[in-house]
Amino acid sequence: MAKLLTDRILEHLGARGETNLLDLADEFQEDHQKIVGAAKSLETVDGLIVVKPISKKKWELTDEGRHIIEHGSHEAVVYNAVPDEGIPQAKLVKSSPYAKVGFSKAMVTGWIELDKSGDVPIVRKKVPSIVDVVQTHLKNLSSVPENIKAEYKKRKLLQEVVIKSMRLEKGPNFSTKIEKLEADLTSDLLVNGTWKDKKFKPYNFEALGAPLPIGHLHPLLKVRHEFRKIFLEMGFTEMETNNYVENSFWNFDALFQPQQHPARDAHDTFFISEPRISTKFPMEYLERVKTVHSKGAYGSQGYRYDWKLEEAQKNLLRTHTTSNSARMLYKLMEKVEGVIADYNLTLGNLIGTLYEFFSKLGITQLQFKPAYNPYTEPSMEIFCFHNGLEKWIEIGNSGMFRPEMILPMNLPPDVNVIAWGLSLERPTMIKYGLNNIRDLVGPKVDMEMVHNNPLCRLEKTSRMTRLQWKTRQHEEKSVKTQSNQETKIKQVAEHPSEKPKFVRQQLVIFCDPQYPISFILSFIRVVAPYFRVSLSTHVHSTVTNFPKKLAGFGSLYFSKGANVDISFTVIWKPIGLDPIMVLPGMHRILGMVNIARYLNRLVEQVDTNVLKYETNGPLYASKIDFYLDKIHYALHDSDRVLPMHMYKTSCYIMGKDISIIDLILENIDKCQIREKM
Ligand SMILES: N[C@@H](Cc1ccccc1)C(=O)O
Repeated sequence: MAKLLTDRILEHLGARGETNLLDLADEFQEDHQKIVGAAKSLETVDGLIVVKPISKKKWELTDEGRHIIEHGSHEAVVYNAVPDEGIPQAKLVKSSPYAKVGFSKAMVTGWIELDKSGDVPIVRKKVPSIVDVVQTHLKNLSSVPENIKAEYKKRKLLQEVVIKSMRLEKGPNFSTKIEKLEADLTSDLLVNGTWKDKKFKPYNFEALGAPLPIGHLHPLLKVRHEFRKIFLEMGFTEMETNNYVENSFWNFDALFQPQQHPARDAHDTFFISEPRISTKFPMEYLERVKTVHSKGAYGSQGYRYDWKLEEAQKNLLRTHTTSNSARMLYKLMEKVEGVIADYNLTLGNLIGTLYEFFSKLGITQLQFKPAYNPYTEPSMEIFCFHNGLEKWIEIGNSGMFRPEMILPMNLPPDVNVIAWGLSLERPTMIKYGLNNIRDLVGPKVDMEMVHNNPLCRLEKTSRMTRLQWKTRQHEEKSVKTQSNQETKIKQVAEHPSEKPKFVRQQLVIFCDPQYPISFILSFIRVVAPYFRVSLSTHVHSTVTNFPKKLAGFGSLYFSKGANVDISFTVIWKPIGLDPIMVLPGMHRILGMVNIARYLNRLVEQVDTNVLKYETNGPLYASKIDFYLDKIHYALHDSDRVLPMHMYKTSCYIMGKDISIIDLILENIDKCQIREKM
């Protein structure tokens, strides 16, 4: 059947020169979708036809419109229901489904009149006969002028739908007969010599490989990986959060959450029966926590209740990871996930950090709403605009830890702590264009979606504007295409990002002269044709033995001109293996690998020809990430070495293009870190 259809289309095209599939569907009396399928299969034959997408508006009857075609317009039905002697109004309006509308229309048109002289209002015919124009119009839409159709649209008798279709033209190799191309050079073709006359199908190098029958990562895992990378890139280090059982002291008391707080009731928290209690606490700190709760301290009047150790001892299933933040803070780590402790931090630092994090995810529409947590003041819920749902949704909670919480830990009084907790599911929904969380977690998750969804590279720059999104959703609805998750996911993933404007970068790198960050020089060498880069170096006063060989480090790129795109200032300072890159503002990036990742993303935002990373597609980027992680671990863990093929390769590690990995490996050789491994 399909073959026959393709032949018919070709014949038609041969005779007419061009055609559109909507007309063709009418002419052939075939389903439009079938014709589209046949045209698509013809499109695959090289140069046979040219296909152009078109969209056409079409008027369609609504259910009410169809009712009129069958029974007559509402006003005509009402008119016909009025007997010559008249009928009580109350009875008339019950006589048919649309009688109320019909009654007022018939009154306005002057077909009927209302006689109120008697006890009950009586409806009588005002004209001897009528012509039901509305019904005639709806029966033959093509002859109805547009302004009247618009009128019927207002009356909800007609609706306008957009139909997407295609226009066909002859291609350069047009013919009404399709010669079947050979897909394979078989031994038969060779033996009988017919290969000489056959035409062969060209190789399709764009074809996607068959999906492997292997496990696939769920979108949440991919987004979690992305979150982790961004925080690492921003200079954070990870804390362990694998203690799912916690005691009430760290989960609540340390966070200045009073013992009567409703969240501590048995119906809000799962308490553990075995072992029921914890016994080891840092006692001095515990005493200070007790004091601030029961009597007040550090300028706070506290809650003034009888604080009980037994309540703090109760074990529970951890209700949030903020308990881990409290434990880490107590150990006075400088930076931990979700928490930054530093001198004189402000709410501005918190907002700035969150903006930076989310903008790296491609989420730039954020709002903050005042909230309440027992352990933070001020507190802010974080909202983000969901294009699909067309509303702001909460994606996290944050705040500045209260002095009553941090001062008992003996942190200096001018140290402030900003902290946040983020949802993973909601940003994932935004990224994947999902409107229902049940599509992502729970029993209704479609395994096909997990299988088919793109590797998650959250868009770094612009996202679809609200208007673009709306137009797309609208088109989707009117075209009535099936809207399963897969198409939605593809649409979001395929949406091209716009290039951002490059903002001049002033980057300061603190680096130990023992472990010189030589890869920066290779990086500059490679990007120099595309960006204006300068470098200057300084030796910090704490360096006692400055190696002579570093004296001329980067001298090739010393420049006095201020007009550069990227300026590096390297400060030699004994800080150990991991260099620290400081960005304008408070952000720091720790470690050579993370610095390299940042720089690669930076240049790629502007010029995608140099040092390909994410532009070459998700698989390529993941492979680079894989090598970056390997290098990071090899640098930090004396037991691990780089796999041999990573530095024994004769060409570039990623194949035909030079990548950031090559630049790093070149320099790992130079500074001989590898020998230390
Ligand atoms: N504990 C909060 C998150 C949070 C962390 C730190 C500060 C403020 C809020 C929650 O689970 O929602």
